[in-house]
Amino acid sequence: MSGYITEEIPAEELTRQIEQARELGDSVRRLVTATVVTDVGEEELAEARAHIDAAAEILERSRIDSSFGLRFNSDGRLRNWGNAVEGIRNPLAPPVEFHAEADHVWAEFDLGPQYEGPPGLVHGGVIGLILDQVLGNAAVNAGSPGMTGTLTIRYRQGTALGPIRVEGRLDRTEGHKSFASGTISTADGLCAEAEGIFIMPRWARGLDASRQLGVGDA
Ligand SMILES: CCCCCCCCCCCCCC(=O)SCCNC(=O)CCNC(=O)[C@H](O)C(C)(C)COP(=O)(O)OP(=O)(O)OC[C@H]1O[C@@H](n2cnc3c(N)ncnc32)[C@H](O)[C@@H]1OP(=O)(O)O
Repeated sequence: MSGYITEEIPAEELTRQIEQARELGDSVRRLVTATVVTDVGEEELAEARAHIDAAAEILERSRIDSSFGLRFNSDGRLRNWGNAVEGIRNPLAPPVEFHAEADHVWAEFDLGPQYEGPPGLVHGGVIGLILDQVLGNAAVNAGSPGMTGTLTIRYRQGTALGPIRVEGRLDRTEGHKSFASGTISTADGLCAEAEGIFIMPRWARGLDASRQLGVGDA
């Protein structure tokens, strides 16, 4: 399966690259937020656009031919910088860092105005996006990774833009299927809950999840 890439980068160099990737992602995230809420006049809009286009041209001077994929290094560090939820260089991804505990994973982060659906509330699709990842990460954390087969979400109340907490856990496994569940909550309480079935596809069975798929304990 393409997109799973082994790259040997010396540890110190990789640390530096991770820092730079995070900084670039953070700068563009700031730009995305500013683009949604800016109230400047026509002249400043034109000035900002010129700078943005100039920055894009610099970045496009050298680029990879595909999406980023999942890259892993011999020191065990994985890079999924293009991931739509936790890719540090993907400005569409909220600034999220997942924490893995023995029996669950969690994260706390802010959802800005670019994630709006109903006024002042997080878009339902964004909630699905985040829950998919947190449940999938819970399955990975428990050593049973898989692709999302089914995801069921119950939206309990609107999720206000701003700080949220997400949690996910693996409930059980059955053969190639991992059953996970999780929640999104805010200061207002539980906002959405989900159950998901994550399945190890046929093509991946028999591969070492950490070495060949780049997930798990690597
Ligand atoms: C590569 C793995 C890990 C990589 C990801 C880690 C990233 C970390 C987190 C990422 C988070 C984000 C993650 C993403 O965004 S993943 C991206 C979104 N998901 C997809 O694109 C998945 C597309 N579908 C597929 O690839 C395959 O159809 C899957 C993988 C689902 C099945 O595969 P395959 O067709 O080869 O398997 P099988 O036919 O041998 O069936 C096996 C068993 O599963 C049962 N079944 C089948 N389909 C479904 C279904 N839809 N619901 C419930 N059950 C289903 C089936 O009855 C059988 O049961 P049983 O008869 O054994 O009882």
